[in-house]
Amino acid sequence: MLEGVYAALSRATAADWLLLASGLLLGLYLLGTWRYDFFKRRGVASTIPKAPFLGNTLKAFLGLSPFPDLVQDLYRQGKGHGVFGFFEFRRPIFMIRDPDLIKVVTVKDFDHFMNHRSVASEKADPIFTQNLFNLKDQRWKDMRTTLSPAFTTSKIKAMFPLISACTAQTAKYLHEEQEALIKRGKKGPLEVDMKDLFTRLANDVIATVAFGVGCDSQKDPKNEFYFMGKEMTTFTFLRTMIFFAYLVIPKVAEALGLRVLSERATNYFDTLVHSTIKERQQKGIFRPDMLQLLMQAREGQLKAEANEEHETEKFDSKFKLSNNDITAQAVIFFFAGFETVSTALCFTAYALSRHPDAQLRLQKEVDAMMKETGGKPTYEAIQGMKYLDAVINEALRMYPPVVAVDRMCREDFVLPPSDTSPSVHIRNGDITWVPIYALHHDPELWEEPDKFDPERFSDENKHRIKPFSYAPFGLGPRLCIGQRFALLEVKLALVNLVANFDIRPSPKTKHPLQFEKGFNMMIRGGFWNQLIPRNV
Ligand code: HEM
Repeated sequence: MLEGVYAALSRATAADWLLLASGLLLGLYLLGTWRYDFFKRRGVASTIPKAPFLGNTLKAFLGLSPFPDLVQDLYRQGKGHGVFGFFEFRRPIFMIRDPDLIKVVTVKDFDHFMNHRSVASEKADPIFTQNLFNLKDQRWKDMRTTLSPAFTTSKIKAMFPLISACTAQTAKYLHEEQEALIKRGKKGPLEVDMKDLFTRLANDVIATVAFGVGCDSQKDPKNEFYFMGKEMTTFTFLRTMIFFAYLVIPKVAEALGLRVLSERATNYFDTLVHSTIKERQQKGIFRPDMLQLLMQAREGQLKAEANEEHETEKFDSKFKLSNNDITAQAVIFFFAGFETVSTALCFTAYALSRHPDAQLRLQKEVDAMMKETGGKPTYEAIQGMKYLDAVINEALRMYPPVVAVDRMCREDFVLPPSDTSPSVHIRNGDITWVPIYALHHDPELWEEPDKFDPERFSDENKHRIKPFSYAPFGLGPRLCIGQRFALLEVKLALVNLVANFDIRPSPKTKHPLQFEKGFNMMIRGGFWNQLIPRNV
């Protein structure tokens, strides 16, 4: 048979080769475009990618366009449609634009849209796939129910001194840097790379709270924990490509056993958690941190206090954690809470530096609170600061660290008709998106969306915000479990900063800001500010 093929090939003329090549090209073209009529068949408005295979998001993957800009562009193309389709390579994505429909997907019919899609292999990356973010179905429900009591008000309040110690450490470091500058005879304000500063702070907070490890990364930036954390969370080119492979060709990526997490860093955190647990058990050490709460959860002893909110208590869990589960959760707390918190802080500092009126008003509120508490902020005092809350909410609106979240459909579903779209059939395995960044900048939902105006979140105005149009921490039962913890950390860090320094714009940071190309919520030129000590 093969001989026949060889003989035919040897007799082929140039015209035959041309025909074959054209046939192959046509085949490839059809393969790369046949799904592009997907939304037309489902009766959903959509954008059609310009080239086969590549879809609409390639530019962000190749680092040629900032992800928030890309999401906003797709959202704008869908103007007037409650649901709008686009393609991630050949994969169709339903962008849910109408806040009423977002409510259906994330809350009302949550059971149909409970999971995120998979971005790693269970075999190659057990630590990454066994964490709360990546778990699915009943396993996720059990884990969420088990972990929720660790994030109630009373537990977070107990962690307040640990977080507070880290934020005070940062303020002390900045003062020392300022003094060193004066000693060196240098005039002018302290120029600070805020991303670097807040990354170290967020690292130290998670280290102490989730892993029970104390470190001072401001003074000792080469400490092992910081180094390994960076290795774990930095998206190198290779890791982006692996991630990319799981999105585009998940079965192939899984069969190849591609790892998303660095093996060295995973082993480091695994050993750290196991040895800390052993030491605490042997020596009877108790520390008010998440690791301790996870250990309690392992014994089935972690409960919410009476009268405490426990958003997933309707799920019934008889599930106990293993040591490996504990490592997986501690690692996701690091992953989910390290970059997001430092990004939120960078943008808030940037916004305050550009709005001296808002900064002054915040400083007045901070000064009054400091006076009342004798310079030692308490949990209650921080939570009572309304303007601080409004400033952070507004910064999270303008610059949400998470640009979009996905929900995968797990059972065929008909999205009901709304003012902006007919009913839509969504099938098992289809992916929907909530375009957080674009919603936060939609002029039909927010007056002057590009203006920094904390007053939107004041007691008088916040009732005007359309439900499900503001979602920096996601929505529904799957929303960020660390929300309260993150807000407390951001608040404490900001209070320490503006109590001690005036934040001024730096010539190194471009204004108006432009997002960095790619997936990270970064800005071109980096986050630089000048810090000037206050004389209060
Ligand atoms: C400003 C800081 C933060 C922001 C903006 C943020 C945002 C988010 C968002 C948008 C999600 C997805 C929610 C959804 O799908 O609806 C999420 C999930 C999650 N976040 Fe956060 N987060 C922050 C800080 C933290 C911190 C400090 C922790 C841990 C201590 C944390 C732990 C998690 C976990 C474990 C999940 C997965 C929850 C689940 O699937 O059940 N996050 N976060």
